[in-house]
Amino acid sequence: MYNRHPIPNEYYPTQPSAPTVTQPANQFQVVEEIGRGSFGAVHKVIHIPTKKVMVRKDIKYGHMNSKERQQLIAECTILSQLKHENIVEFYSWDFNEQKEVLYLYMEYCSRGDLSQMIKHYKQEHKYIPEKVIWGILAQLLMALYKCHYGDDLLPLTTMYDRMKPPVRGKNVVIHRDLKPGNIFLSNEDNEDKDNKNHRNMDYSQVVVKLGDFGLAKSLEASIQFATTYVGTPYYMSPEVLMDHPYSPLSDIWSLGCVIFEMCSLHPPFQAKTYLELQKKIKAGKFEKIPEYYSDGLNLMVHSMVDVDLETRPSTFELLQDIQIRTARKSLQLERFERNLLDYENELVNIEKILERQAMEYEREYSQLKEQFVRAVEDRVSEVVNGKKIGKVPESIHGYYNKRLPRPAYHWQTRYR
Ligand SMILES: Nc1ncnc2c1ncn2[C@@H]1O[C@H](COP(=O)(O)OP(=O)(O)OP(=O)(O)O)[C@@H](O)[C@H]1O
Repeated sequence: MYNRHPIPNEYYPTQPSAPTVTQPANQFQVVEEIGRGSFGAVHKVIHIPTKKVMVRKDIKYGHMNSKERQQLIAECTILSQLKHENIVEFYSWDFNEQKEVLYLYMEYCSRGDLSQMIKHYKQEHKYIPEKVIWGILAQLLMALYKCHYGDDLLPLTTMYDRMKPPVRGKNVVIHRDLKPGNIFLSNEDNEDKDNKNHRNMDYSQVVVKLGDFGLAKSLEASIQFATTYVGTPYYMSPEVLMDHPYSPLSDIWSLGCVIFEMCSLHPPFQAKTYLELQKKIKAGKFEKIPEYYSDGLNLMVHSMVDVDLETRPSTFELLQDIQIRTARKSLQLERFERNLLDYENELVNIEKILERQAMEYEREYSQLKEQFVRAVEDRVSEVVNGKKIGKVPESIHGYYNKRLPRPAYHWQTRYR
């Protein structure tokens, strides 16, 4: 058993400084509105100088007091420093003072979010393959490791690597609003291929990105809890429901609920009224995941959705699990295989270029040879016909002197 690390009460910097990265809004071109959240619209935009597709979240700050605004800036600062491949990247920010809107520019995730994926499987009456679920869980744990300990995990050499217990992080970030709608999906290259209407339904190699960090909290105070959770707080831990402070373990509870929902295609706790739901969450009793899945996955979910904070595992403890290690190793190998394939494609391309170069070389060589033969024949006939022998024609000199561009590779072996 690993030691649990004390949870800092506060993760906000005492002296919030403004994020260093700002981009004027006129550098972005709006492509379309892709949705609306509780804090404002979300647009797909293009950053004109780099042509990079991004997302712009508009947050109206007119109703906030100065403390809340400061907190929002502090959170932008945290987000801009949270760089991890499984966390939606925060690029920059800007605001329109006249309209009192803050614009947050973030990584665009071309495959939608986990709630859309779950909906798709529900409509198809199919279960999400277990391997996909382990892969998504492993990626989310890696993202949470970065948040909860402020560190990146080293890649696994073998599945049995000893992992050094993390030191107590200085910048502990607690997500506090982990739910399928805040878990975004993209492809390895994050290209927006045929995905406008989520037609690409192959989720086997999806890259998971945790998004919507902390914004809920800073805005919570101003627009009230009830507005933040317009829906139902299906994923909220019992301690948070009882007004105890959030801790990294609250994220683990929510993550367990999300994984349960991926397996069962509905959240673990459901009720007709808020009070009934609260009661169910506090009791912490919920069904097993469908028989389709392994006991290992069921145990994992039940260990995370545990009312007792003493026995609920931390991110680090979960990452020790052999199935999570297997999933991580498998993700690493898949990436390695993809890199090898890219490399192979590159070699095929180089070969094609070389072949084209060699053909050009051969064509030019035979043209010169033809010119030379013709020139020699002309000269012989001049001599035979007793004509006055003039200067050696240029083409003959050319044949000897001309330096042909030689293909960079192979030419010596092929055209010697
Ligand atoms: N980085 C992103 N890449 C692609 N789509 C995104 C991104 N962020 C948000 N979206 C999409 O924009 C829409 C609104 O998202 P947003 O997170 O603001 O609100 P929400 O999750 O629907 O509600 P809430 O504000 O309560 O979390 C959703 O359809 C979401 O999938």
